[in-house]
Amino acid sequence: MSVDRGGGHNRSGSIGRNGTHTKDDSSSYSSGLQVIDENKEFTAELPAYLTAQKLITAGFSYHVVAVFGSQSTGKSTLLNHLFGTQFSVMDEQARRQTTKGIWMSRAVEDTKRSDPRGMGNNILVMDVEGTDGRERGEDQDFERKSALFALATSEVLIVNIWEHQVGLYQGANMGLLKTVFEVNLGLFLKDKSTTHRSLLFFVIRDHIGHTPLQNLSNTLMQDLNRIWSSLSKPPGLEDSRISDFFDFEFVALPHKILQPERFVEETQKLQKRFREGISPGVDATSGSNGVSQRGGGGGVFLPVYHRRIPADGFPHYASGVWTQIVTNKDLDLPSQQELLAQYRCDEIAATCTAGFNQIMSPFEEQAKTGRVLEGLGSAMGGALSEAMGGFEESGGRYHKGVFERKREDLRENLEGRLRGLVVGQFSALSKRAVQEFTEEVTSILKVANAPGRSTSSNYDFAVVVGQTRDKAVDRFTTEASELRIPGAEWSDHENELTSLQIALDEIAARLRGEEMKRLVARLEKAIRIKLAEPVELEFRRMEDDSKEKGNLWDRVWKVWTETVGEGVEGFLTRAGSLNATEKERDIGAWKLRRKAWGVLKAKIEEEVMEGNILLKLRESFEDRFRYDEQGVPRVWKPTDPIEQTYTTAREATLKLIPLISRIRLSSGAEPPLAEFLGDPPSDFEEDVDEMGIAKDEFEVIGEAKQVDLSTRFKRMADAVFVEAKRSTVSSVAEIPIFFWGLLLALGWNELWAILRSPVYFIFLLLCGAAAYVVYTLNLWGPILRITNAMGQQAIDIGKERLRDIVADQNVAHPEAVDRTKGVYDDSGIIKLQTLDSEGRRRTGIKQEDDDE
Ligand SMILES: Nc1nc2c(ncn2[C@@H]2O[C@H](COP(=O)(O)OP(=O)(O)OP(=O)(O)O)[C@@H](O)[C@H]2O)c(=O)[nH]1
Repeated sequence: MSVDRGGGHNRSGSIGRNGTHTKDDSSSYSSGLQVIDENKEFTAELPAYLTAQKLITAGFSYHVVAVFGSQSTGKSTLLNHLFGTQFSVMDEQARRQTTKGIWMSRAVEDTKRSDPRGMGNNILVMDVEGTDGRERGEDQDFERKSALFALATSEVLIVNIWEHQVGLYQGANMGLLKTVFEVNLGLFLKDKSTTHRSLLFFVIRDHIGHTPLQNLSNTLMQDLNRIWSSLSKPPGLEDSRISDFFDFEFVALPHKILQPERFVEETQKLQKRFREGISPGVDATSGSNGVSQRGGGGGVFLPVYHRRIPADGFPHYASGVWTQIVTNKDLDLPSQQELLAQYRCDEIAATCTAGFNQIMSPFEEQAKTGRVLEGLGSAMGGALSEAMGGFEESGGRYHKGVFERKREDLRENLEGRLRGLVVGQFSALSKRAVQEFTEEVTSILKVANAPGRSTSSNYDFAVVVGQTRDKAVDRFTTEASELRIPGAEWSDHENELTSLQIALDEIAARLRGEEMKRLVARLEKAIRIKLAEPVELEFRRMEDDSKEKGNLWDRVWKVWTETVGEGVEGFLTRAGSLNATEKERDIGAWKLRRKAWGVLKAKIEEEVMEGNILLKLRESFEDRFRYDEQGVPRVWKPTDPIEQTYTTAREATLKLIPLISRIRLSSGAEPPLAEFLGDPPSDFEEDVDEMGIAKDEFEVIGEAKQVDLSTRFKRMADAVFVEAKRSTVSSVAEIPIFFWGLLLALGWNELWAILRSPVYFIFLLLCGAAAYVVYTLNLWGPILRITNAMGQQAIDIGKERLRDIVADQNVAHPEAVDRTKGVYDDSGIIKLQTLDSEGRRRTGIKQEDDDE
């Protein structure tokens, strides 16, 4: 068993020869990774291997090189020398196949060399199972497939031949190369414009030096050209030359066994060329004979050889290529690259979307509440740029067309989600702006309208609304601008801003309307309060009628118009500060005047309510009847013309009833209400008919009520008259003095008997003392009332008894008297002449008096 370069594994004991590795331990891949085993199975561990080798993130900064040649010709030995790999090398004693399938290993860093590009060891080296081995015998299937695989994935294909094989057909693998050239033509059939090339790097082993390298390379080139011309080329490529697809290089190495030092020396030179990449100034064009013009110097890997597969996509690409090859399908590399791009772009997009989700999902959850999402703008910007940036960085290395398509898909998908959030956020911001605006303006209005603040409170509604509106709009604009995504029209908030401004204006108009209504209501109340006293006063002196001041209604109208005029003036001043339109001001003023008329009507109705007006009429009557012209109360004497005074006073008072029954100025005309109110505004929101002037607008008391009022008043006046008359009668019915003399003369004996009898005298004294006590305690009133009540009770019982007796005897009362007949005289004055002579009349009059 031999170990090449002191560290290589022997064929039986090498780690990984059975294809099993620990994925995350790079040391376990010391012999590399068997990417395709002898059963043509592609490993699933390639991504793990590249990750362990820290190549997965290399992007395009890596190279792939494969070796190709007959079995046991020192391929693995060469690779190990060139790249520091530890591919297994055959035991010299056994001489049998060591490399089965295809192995891959990353070049080991050469610490002795400086590597300006930092990618000297970013080389994936593929050790391919040797061709022409006795183990596979006639079965050339695997060697064809592996050669094709190596060609499709590698930039440089090292063709390893011994010097003595040059000129041979099978020994120099010319048969296999023919197959390779053939399939290579097919690889890019679909994309003939491709500039893709490969380098066939011939390493001639055991070069003794007898035949110069130039001669050997000429021989090989002649053979290659001959093979090329004998190929059956697909349509369109009939005239193509081998140099259209391949570059060639020829290098000779000394005999490893016979000239070990020189062998090492030459391999080190070669190693340098592989490690250093391309030398400056060297272009990718090949010479006319297809041999690279780099000659023996310069780097090996030209950009044109690169398959443009990013390192992270390499495992998938290689696996896809192999699957195509194994299943004998046409291997179409461009479409393979597209497929890879699709696969990888999807994978990258999924990773980027996951990162995006991590940031945005919490916002999407919160958005369901419909509230404003704090920090949404910055989160959105960050999440989108991070996702798109990540995608562009990783996906941008893949097939351009696919990448761009996938990038648009990803952007569309992510922006679609953001769009939902942005629309929701716009709506939430707008809602909040409306709410805050309404609340703020309402609270300012509430403070301004607080009790105790006058209607001319020192605030300007228009200014308040303007400032609050600007504040709401500014906040909306600031926060909505944060949601702007460059290039996304839908994230523009202009439309939402316009809608918000319209909504705020509508709210301002509504609040102003409400404020105007409140103002009208406040002024209406103020007018009601202001009108109350003057109107009451005018009704107290309703009989006053002078030229200067006019009648009751002249004065009431004047008071009303003045008060309303002041109110309307106040309204117009306040409406100006509310920024109300002229129309709104007209409507408000008209409404205020109309409502003030209602206030006056209500006040008048209150004044003419039955009890009130009767009282006022009585007062007016009594003023005339009970007081003389100087205002001194009258004490009636029998000689006084009571009836005449009564008639005059009554008639004068009765005249007031028609006056107060209808609002009419002293001129006889109705007040100019219509002119005062003005024409109702044209498009008034309330029913103008309801608020318009009715036909009977000036009627205060209806006819039926007037009659009723007259009757009631007359009865009341009668009572006053009867009372006045009675006071005269009682003064007439005084006891004459002679009666007292007669009483003393006739009762002298009885008086003397009482004075002389101690019993009577003491009884008299007791009675006197009792009377004195009653007098001092002021108990006469209660005693008299009790006595009266008892007497009345006795009379009622007596009457009841009498009725029962009469009813029992079924006797009709023959002298039923019409209660009213004969009670009033022709002039309507109640008859009192039989008051003290005729018992029946007295009863009748008494009855009337009692009724009153
Ligand atoms: N004469 C000669 N022998 C060599 C040279 N290089 C390697 N060998 C020997 O050739 C034998 C085969 O070497 P490997 O490197 O295993 O050959 P291989 O082509 O990788 O073999 P397989 O992987 O089985 O196809 C070993 O015994 C090496 O020592 C060389 O340049 N000249």
